[in-house]
Amino acid sequence: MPTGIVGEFLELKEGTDADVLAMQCGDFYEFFADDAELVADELDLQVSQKSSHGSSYPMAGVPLSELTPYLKALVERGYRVAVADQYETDDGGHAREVTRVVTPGTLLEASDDDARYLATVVSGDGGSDGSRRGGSGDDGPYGVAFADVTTGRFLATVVDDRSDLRAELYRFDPAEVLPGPDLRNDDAFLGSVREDLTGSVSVFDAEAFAPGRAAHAVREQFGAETADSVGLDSTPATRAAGAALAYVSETGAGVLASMTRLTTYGAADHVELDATTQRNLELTETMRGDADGTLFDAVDHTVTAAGGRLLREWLTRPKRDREELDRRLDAVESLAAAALARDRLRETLDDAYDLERLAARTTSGSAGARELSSVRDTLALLPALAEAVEGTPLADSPVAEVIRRPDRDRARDLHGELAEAIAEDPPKTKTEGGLFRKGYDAELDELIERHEEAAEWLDTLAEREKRRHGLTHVTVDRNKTDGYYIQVGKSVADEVPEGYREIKTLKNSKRFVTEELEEREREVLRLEEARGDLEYELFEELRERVAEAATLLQDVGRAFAELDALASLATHAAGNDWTRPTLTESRTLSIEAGRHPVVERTTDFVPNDLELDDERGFLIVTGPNMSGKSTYMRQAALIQLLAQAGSFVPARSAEVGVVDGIYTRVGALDELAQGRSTFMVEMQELSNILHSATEDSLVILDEVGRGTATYDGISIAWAATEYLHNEVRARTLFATHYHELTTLADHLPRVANVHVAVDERDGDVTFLRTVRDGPTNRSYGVHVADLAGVPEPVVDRADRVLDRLREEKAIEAKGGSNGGDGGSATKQAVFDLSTGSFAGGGPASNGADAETGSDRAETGSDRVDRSAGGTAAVEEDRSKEDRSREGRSELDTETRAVIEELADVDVAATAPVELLSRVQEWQERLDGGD
Ligand SMILES: Nc1ncnc2c1ncn2[C@@H]1O[C@H](COP(=O)(O)OP(=O)(O)OP(=O)(O)O)[C@@H](O)[C@H]1O
Repeated sequence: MPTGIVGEFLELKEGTDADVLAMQCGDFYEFFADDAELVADELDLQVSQKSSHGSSYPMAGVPLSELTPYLKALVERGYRVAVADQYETDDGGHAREVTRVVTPGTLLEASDDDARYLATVVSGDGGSDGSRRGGSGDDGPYGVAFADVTTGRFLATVVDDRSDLRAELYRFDPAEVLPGPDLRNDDAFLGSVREDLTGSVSVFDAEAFAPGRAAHAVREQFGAETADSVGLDSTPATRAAGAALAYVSETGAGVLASMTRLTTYGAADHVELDATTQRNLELTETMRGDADGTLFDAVDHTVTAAGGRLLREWLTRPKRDREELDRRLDAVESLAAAALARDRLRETLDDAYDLERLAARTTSGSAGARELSSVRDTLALLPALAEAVEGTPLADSPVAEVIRRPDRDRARDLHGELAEAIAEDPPKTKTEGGLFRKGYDAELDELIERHEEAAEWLDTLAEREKRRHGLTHVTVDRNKTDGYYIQVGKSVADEVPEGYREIKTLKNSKRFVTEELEEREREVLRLEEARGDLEYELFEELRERVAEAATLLQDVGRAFAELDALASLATHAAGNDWTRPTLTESRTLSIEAGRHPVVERTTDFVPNDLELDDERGFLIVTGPNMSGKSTYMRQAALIQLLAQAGSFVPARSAEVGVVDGIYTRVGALDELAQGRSTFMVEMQELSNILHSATEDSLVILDEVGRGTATYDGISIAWAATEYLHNEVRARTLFATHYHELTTLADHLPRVANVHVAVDERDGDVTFLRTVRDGPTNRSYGVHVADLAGVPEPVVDRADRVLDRLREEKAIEAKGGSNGGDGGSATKQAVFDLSTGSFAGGGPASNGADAETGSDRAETGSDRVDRSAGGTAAVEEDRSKEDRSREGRSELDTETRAVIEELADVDVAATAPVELLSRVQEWQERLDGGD
């Protein structure tokens, strides 16, 4: 083990679990050994070598004053960085100790405006048996806490199961996640964190998650009454909250004090939006991971960082509380109608600094005079905002209430105090002097006056000496080694008066001091020090007082953020012809001339109506590829979501019944990389919707079942439709290319068909983008293939195949080996629309075969030709074909048993997931009997 400074470094490093250590050595923070190489790689720092007892170690360093940007860069790259500061020991030597560990979730100096959360997660039942590991992931409950040290936001909740946990984490997108002891070895949990989030995972003392210790931490921080009054009575939420507080405290950045308020919330407060739906609807991130082209990007006109954060929160956490939503809508309506007042309000807000973040900086002690002057200038805007609203139509709107909400008397007092204290444009550092205004503190003023007098005496000394003694070439200056001195040119150095004492001879001059000069120098230094000390002391006192008002700052900051978010929504509504939705408790979503909020910005958009209610709760949306089905359905979901964020919506009019959740399943994302097949993901998402949606939910299904063989796909889509219609009764939009499904409207009372129309003339297809009642029977998939540049022979051939299929109006299974189109081995499997099941047979389908469904048992290896627009040509290989024929004449007992079970299944009454597993079981049994 090396000794000396490197030894000390390595020893300190060993005592911390941080990834990197920065150790103060005089005026530098140094990194040694592996850490030096790491920071050199990451931050482009120069590496030199440090010898220590015969060995040489890499070394890199940054000046003390420049540590912060390097720290930030390291932490934002996911490293946990320990900082060891140097202090003087009693015997005059130096020692060092780790004073803080900066981690992604506790970094105060964030470089962007986004919220930066630390998340803690615990499993509700303690989960100590380990049986859950890698399991299905539907257990629960879970306690979750989110802490943003940069703004002091602190939230805790309990979620029911894995899916809700995932949704919640996705929504907050934490920079750092601390799994409780019961989750840190849970592969499924860690896998989903890696998949969904960019933040890093840290391991923290298991003890901190223990119920007793966590509850104590919560009570210490917020007081026993607060913890009770906000309803933090659940153990998992308390455990998560307590552990978050302990972690923030242990990392030692002094930010714990900014956690002034605890917010708890329950599942009933917000619209359920699972992680998939948040992703599918591209609220804050497109499917490709961009910020451009998202809903937030489209509607964001905020002028402050805090306003942007709040608007993002509103969009990702839509509410169910109609009173709150109507309040927001009232505010947006009045702001949208009062253009002038709105502009004034926004211009005023434009000058606001980020008070929530400033509050955290004051409580952590890192705020300087600049920050306090920002607090002062921002507090001054509160009366300015009140004035901007006075006498305008906004005066009677909720906008005025938002301005009145913070304690304005206290804000005025604090502003007054800061205005009296802090210099108009104070310097950046606390040690430069000039922090305070004249008149703030008599003692300081006197010190400053005396200091300036003494300095003036020194400044004018050279002139006086020249005059008094007739000397030329005289200057007075100071430096570190000589202090103040009188410098006289060599030519006149012999003429200096008595009392000049020579201290140094230079090439062309000599330096002297006098007794008086030394006396004055001592005075100036004494005054300088006294002035610096007093300024620092006064500043700390003032900062403390501002820190005590952190809650007030957060209140004012929150009010400004809300005004900004509301004004942003109003600006967008007014500029884009959006309308106020009427929120109701009914099961209605009625939209007249609705548009897609993002697509309408770049396209000449064709508006469409939508009608969903108690009698017509399930729409099957058909139409050609590319016609606009997805856009139509997403636009419905986004209008619903915008309304429940308190926003106007892109429509001529809209009646929006409040929903408890929005669920979507749209085009499969490629998750093969995560080891799950596309179809498996599709089915998991479907399963989640069928389990979670209620009759108060909105469900959007885009082409469910297309990830598998057509027969399976239609069966699943069919069964899912029935289940959603009969059991769940959610408002549903279901786009499909399986035209067979459109007949469901004849069987199920609340199902209706709509289609996106096209105009077809002389073989040319024009997309009209208009949604009309009734089904369509064509997909124009071949036309789209043509548009996409598929070679002509393929398109022509596809057209001919399609024509033939249309003539036969059937799903056709072709014999494999002869490859012919309609050769002797061709049979047909016909989807029986009245029963929703398949019948198999030859060209002249025979009833007995239809009953047995024996063809079905063979479709495991189907290849599906999707170009045939909704019908499919299925090829099976010859050997299976033969076996099948033999099987039909002579069935073994197992096959017979399977067929009987199959015949007994009530498709309408069986959950699709169960259906799937039963089909699988039958297939296995049939395979076994082969
Ligand atoms: N109402 C509309 N007005 C103008 N353009 C529209 C409208 N609806 C959709 N579009 C445009 O049409 C294109 C295709 O839309 P969309 O993806 O919704 O079609 P689709 O029917 O779901 O296609 P597919 O079945 O192939 O998935 C999009 O680029 C979209 O911008």
